[in-house]
Amino acid sequence: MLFDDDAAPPALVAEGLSLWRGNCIALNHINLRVPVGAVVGLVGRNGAGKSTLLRCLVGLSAPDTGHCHLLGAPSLELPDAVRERLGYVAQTPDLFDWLTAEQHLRRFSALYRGYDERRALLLASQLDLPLGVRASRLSGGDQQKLSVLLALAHDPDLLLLDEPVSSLDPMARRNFMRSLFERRDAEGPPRTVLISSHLLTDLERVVTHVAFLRAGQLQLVGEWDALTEHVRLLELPAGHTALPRGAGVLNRRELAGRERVLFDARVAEAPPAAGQALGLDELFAELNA
Ligand SMILES: Nc1ncnc2c1ncn2[C@@H]1O[C@H](COP(=O)(O)OP(=O)(O)OP(=O)(O)O)[C@@H](O)[C@H]1O
Repeated sequence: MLFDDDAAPPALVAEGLSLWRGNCIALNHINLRVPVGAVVGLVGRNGAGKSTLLRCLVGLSAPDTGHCHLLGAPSLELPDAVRERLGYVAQTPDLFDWLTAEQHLRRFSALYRGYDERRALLLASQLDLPLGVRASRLSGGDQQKLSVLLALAHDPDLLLLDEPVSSLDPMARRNFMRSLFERRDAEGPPRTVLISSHLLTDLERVVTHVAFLRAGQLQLVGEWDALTEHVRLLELPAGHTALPRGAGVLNRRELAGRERVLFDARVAEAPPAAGQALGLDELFAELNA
């Protein structure tokens, strides 16, 4: 599934991406194309394949089939010029236990040309990060803040974030979500973000697009505004004949003697204006029921 057919080169492309873990297929023929400036929420149940997909995209895992490109370069051979424009936060913070938060920031400043110390310190203070404490002594949430800060401080064009806010308190989450969009040069190109999270209410506030992953397959992908407008839930009495299984019917299930049909009104043969619109958490629940 592709997000757009714009002529502009996408920030991120995955084509025919599959990856096996033993007998289990972790990614099953993923096709994804993310335009510059999109903020994409990657959602799915535990084990759906979100981390595996992000690891393939940044070149940390090699797929069995298919390929991916970030900012025009193949993920498995990213040149330094592209690496400098990327930020990645792994699900488990990858820090040096013996260095303080401040020492981490200094080390990273030597690695990235676009590193902005003033911005890093400002963000550290917004996130209330204790700079003088060694990584091994930071709380889980503060370790996560430091990882996020290290990914943001060089003002990357493309950010890939694997559950970056799961341990953050609500204040820190709000500040972090805001900082996702702040760029040094307000006139420059917007940042592209792919963010996996189970915190759907936070995600819903910031995303332009959503990609639903289930058992390694992309189930539903699109602009969030269009999905909220067109993907609808219809509750019908059991035994009804409306909306036969077919094009545009995304899921159907029985609950308390009634049938719940999730459908895409752009494709399904549904009565006009039928069904109710869903928020992200409700849509997630229906798709995964
Ligand atoms: N190192 C590994 N060895 C074997 N199987 C693995 C490994 N890592 C992940 N898997 C399997 O690959 C599948 C996808 O896992 P992945 O971690 O990508 O899911 P996820 O969507 O990120 O889950 P979560 O929301 O729990 O973080 C799962 O079935 C998982 O058990």
